Amino acid sequence: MTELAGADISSVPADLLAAVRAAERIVVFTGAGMSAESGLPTFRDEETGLWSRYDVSRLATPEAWDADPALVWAWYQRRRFQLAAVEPNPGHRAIAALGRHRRVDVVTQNVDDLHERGGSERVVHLHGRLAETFCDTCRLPYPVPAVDPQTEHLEPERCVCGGRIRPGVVWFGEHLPADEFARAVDHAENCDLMLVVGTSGIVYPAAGLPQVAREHGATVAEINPNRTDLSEAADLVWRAPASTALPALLE
Ligand SMILES: CC(C)NC(=O)[C@H](Cc1c[nH]c2ccccc12)NC(=O)[C@H](CCCC/N=C(/NCCC(=O)O)S[C@H]1O[C@H](COP(=O)(O)OP(=O)(O)OC[C@H]2O[C@@H](n3cnc4c(N)ncnc43)[C@H](O)[C@@H]2O)[C@@H](O)[C@H]1O)NC(=O)OCc1ccccc1
Repeated sequence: MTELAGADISSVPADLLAAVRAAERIVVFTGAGMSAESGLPTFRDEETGLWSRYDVSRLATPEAWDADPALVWAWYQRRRFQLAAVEPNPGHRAIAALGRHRRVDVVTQNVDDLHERGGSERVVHLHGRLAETFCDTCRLPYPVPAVDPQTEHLEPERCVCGGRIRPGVVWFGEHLPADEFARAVDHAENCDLMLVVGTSGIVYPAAGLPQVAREHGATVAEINPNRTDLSEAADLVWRAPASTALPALLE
């Protein structure tokens, strides 16, 4: 792992720029840090992180849904409203621009739609989308209700089959959507360069994708102001925030 010294914003690490320029097929693997500068909280940030304010086991697991669906539903509605109030940042837009001159596939753990709103057309959502809901019994898809939950609890609506309408996200202990995960593995196995942006690399099986790319000969470059569990396995590391680092790669 080469920590690119003096990698201040103004100077794009030459190795990384060379890798981007040489790549014909790039995968951009992202986590919550990608959307942090758009104003969405990350998960593990001590102060602002979602998991430092909410108990994940009471909100993002099938058990939590069975125990208190109104608490879980209200939480996801609040996150939807928060998402509607923010915009893609220059990092999201730079990824879309990168994809104009070669093949770029975005593989994201994020349930927000900021990559698409930033102009990216090829996006794999490993952990689902806030913009989707479906019946927890017959899996019939439903439009997302525009109810702004003023309270801690909001009863989810019912499906014609009697089931409850649940958020279209992957909860802890749930399998990832097989087709999305298979596409992500295929992209990782066939790319020249994987940019790992804004993820702590703790949640599996997603966090195993950079290793898949490396084992198939790709260069793995981490863009993250902080050290992560993936830093050691990265060929190049740029300690920089996404919304300034990614546009600099377009030079
Ligand atoms: C916690 C972890 C140890 N647990 C898991 O990984 C579990 C269990 C597990 C499976 N395999 C394992 C192997 C080992 C250990 C555990 C497991 N995995 C699962 O349950 C998965 C499902 C996981 C998906 C869960 N759903 C999410 N999200 C949707 C919901 C929702 O959003 O509410 S995960 C959610 O958390 C994760 C958060 O991580 P990050 O995105 O990386 O965010 P984080 O805050 O941690 O880090 C932010 C980073 O950004 C950086 N940053 C900050 N600002 C910036 C900036 N400006 N620019 C750049 N970077 C920045 C920071 O420095 C930091 O590094 C994301 O994946 C996100 O999607 N399913 C499953 O394996 O199914 C099969 C199965 C089935 C039954 C039984 C066993 C196995």
